Amino acid sequence: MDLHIRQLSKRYRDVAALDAVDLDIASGELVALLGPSGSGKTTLLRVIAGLLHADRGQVLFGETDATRLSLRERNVGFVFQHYALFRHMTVAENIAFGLRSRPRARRPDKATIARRVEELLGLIQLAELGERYPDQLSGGQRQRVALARALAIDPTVLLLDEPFGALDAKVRVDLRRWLRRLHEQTGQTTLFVTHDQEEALELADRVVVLREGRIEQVGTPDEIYSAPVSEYVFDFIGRASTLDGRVEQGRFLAGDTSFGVPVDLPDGPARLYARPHDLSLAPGHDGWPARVLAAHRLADRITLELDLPGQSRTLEFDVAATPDVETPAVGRTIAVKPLRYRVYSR
Ligand SMILES: Nc1ncnc2c1ncn2[C@@H]1O[C@H](COP(=O)(O)OP(=O)(O)OP(=O)(O)O)[C@@H](O)[C@H]1O
Repeated sequence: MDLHIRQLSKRYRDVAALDAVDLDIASGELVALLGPSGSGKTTLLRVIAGLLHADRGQVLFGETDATRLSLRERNVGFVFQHYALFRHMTVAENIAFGLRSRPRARRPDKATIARRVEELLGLIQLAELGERYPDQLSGGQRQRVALARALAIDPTVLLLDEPFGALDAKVRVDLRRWLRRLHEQTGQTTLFVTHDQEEALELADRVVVLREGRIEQVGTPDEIYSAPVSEYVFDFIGRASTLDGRVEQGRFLAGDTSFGVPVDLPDGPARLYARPHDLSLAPGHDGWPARVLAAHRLADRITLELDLPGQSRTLEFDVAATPDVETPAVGRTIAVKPLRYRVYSR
C-alpha cells in the first residue's frame, strides 16, 4: 500500500521532534529514514504506526486518512531494536500470534494459520526451528522471527526501528542483505529507521535524511551519495575532506588554485567537499601544495593526513595501497586536486 505524510508536526515542550514533514512512499518501496540521534526518526515511525499522536498533519494509507484509525485498524507490522518475542511461546506460536488474536470473524481457521506459519518459516529460512523457544535462538535468528511475526498479518506497511541495531557488525551486514532479498520476494512497503549510513545506502530504494525534525534530502542512495544538497548531508553520508575558500564568477578559489563550480553559486565564502578517495595527485601546477603530516595504512588503502597552507583543518587523502603505488613520505610536499567535489556557500 502507498503511504502519504502531510505536514506532520510533533513538539515536546521546546523541541520540534517533527516539523511539517511531507513524504510520499510508493507501494512496494523500501525507504530508509536516516539521521543522527534525536533527528525525529522514531517519532515519525511511531506516528505512522498510531502509537503516538501528532500535533498536526495527516498520515494517509492509500486514500484512507489513518489519523482517526485505531492501532488495530491500521494493521501495521512493527519490529523494534529489542523486540521481545514471547518467551513462553515457540517460534511457530510467536509467528501465529497476530492471526490467532484476531476477532473471531476475521480469524483464519487453524489449518490456514498453520500453512501461513510454515510459509513464513521458509521465507525467513528457519523452516526447521518452528518448535524452538526464543532463548534457543541467536540474536539474528530472533530478529528474523520478529520480522516473520510482523509479516504474518499481511500488514499495510512494515515499520522497522533499527531492527539490527543490537547485533554485531558481521551479523548486521548479513541480515541487511537478507532483508533486501526478502523485500524483493514480498514487495512489502517498508520504512526502515537507521542511523547507519552504510546500512541505508545498501538497503534502501530511497533514503530520507532527517535533521532536527525536518527532511534535509530525499533521494536514491546514488543521489544522496553523489549529490548531497548540503554540508550536513555530505558529512553524514561518509568521510569528508574540506577546504575553505571563495566562489568568484563560477570558480572556487583557495590559495593559488581554482576549480570550476558545477552549479550556479553566488560569489562569496564557500567550502569545497570531497571524499578522501576522490582526491588525486596533481603533477604540474593544477593542484594544491600539501605537506604530508602522517600516513596510516588500513587494509587496502593508505590515508595521508595533509597540511595545506591557509587551511585550518588537515585534509585526508586516500591512496589505494597497490604494489605500484609509492606512498609519499611524511614531511614531503605533494600537489593534490579533487577529481569529484561539491562546493557549498557559507
Ligand atoms: N517522550 C518524549 N518526551 C520529550 N522529548 C522527546 C520524547 N520523545 C522524543 N523526544 C525528543 O524528540 C526529538 C526526536 O526524538 P526521536 O526519538 O524521534 O529521534 P531519533 O532520530 O529516533 O533518535 P534515536 O536515533 O536516538 O532513536 C529528540 O530531541 C528527543 O529528545
